Amino acid sequence: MSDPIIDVRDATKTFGGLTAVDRVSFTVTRGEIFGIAGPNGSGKSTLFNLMTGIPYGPTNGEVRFNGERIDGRPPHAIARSGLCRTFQKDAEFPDLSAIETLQISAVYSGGQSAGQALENARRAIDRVQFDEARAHMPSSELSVYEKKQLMIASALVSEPSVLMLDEPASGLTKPEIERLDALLVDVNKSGVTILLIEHVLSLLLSVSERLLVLNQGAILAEGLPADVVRDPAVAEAYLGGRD
Ligand SMILES: Nc1ncnc2c1ncn2[C@@H]1O[C@H](COP(=O)(O)OP(=O)(O)OP(=O)(O)O)[C@@H](O)[C@H]1O
Repeated sequence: MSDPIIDVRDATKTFGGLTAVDRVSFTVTRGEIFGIAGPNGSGKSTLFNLMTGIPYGPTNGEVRFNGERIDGRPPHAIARSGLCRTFQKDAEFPDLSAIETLQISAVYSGGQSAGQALENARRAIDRVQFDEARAHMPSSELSVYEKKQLMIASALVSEPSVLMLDEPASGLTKPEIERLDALLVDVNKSGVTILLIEHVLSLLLSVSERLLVLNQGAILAEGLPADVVRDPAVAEAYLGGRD
């Protein structure tokens, strides 16, 4: 029997009359890369939001992490328990270097002391294979790929057991997406379970062990990526219009 690390049951999020996430249930197994796809506006980011409490929990339903309910807990408590995420838009500090940004993340999100934060910032730089020489220049001077590395490192600096990535490949070139693919596999092999929202299907299909497809807030399909992409309903709702 597999070892569940995340269990979402009937999660629902409404905004006034709009049901952005509609009774979504799924389980993520410890150690896997779990992909989440779906057309624009299908509820993917809202699902991450309600799972992490940033900036809100579910309207209804339950989110369990390591068997314990976390919906209703404050976001910092969820992050410190080991569930960390990135956002589509980086919350970057353009004047600060990567190493300084990571130290701030470690103190703020991870609740670490200054000494521990520096040590973990260096470790996170190393884990995302960031060029050490560029870790001390202002973040505004970093390339698009380096900013992605920094974004992932900012989540890893808290030493999470689950990393939730929201469209990390957006804006990357094909060779950069291949680098990101290798990086995600490497982070996963170090023992981090990954949930990956991604529109770049080549990446999603390459790294995901299982795939969930949302449409209009509800689950359209779930299973092995090869099976999911063959599902005619998925092709019609989503895959047909994309690469
Ligand atoms: N704070 C909010 N208030 C009102 N409606 C919202 C809010 N956040 C999201 N929505 C709506 O909820 C639905 C789901 O949005 P969401 O951003 O989760 O989709 P998504 O699948 O992540 O889309 P994309 O692929 O474009 O990022 C959309 O109709 C969106 O307009």
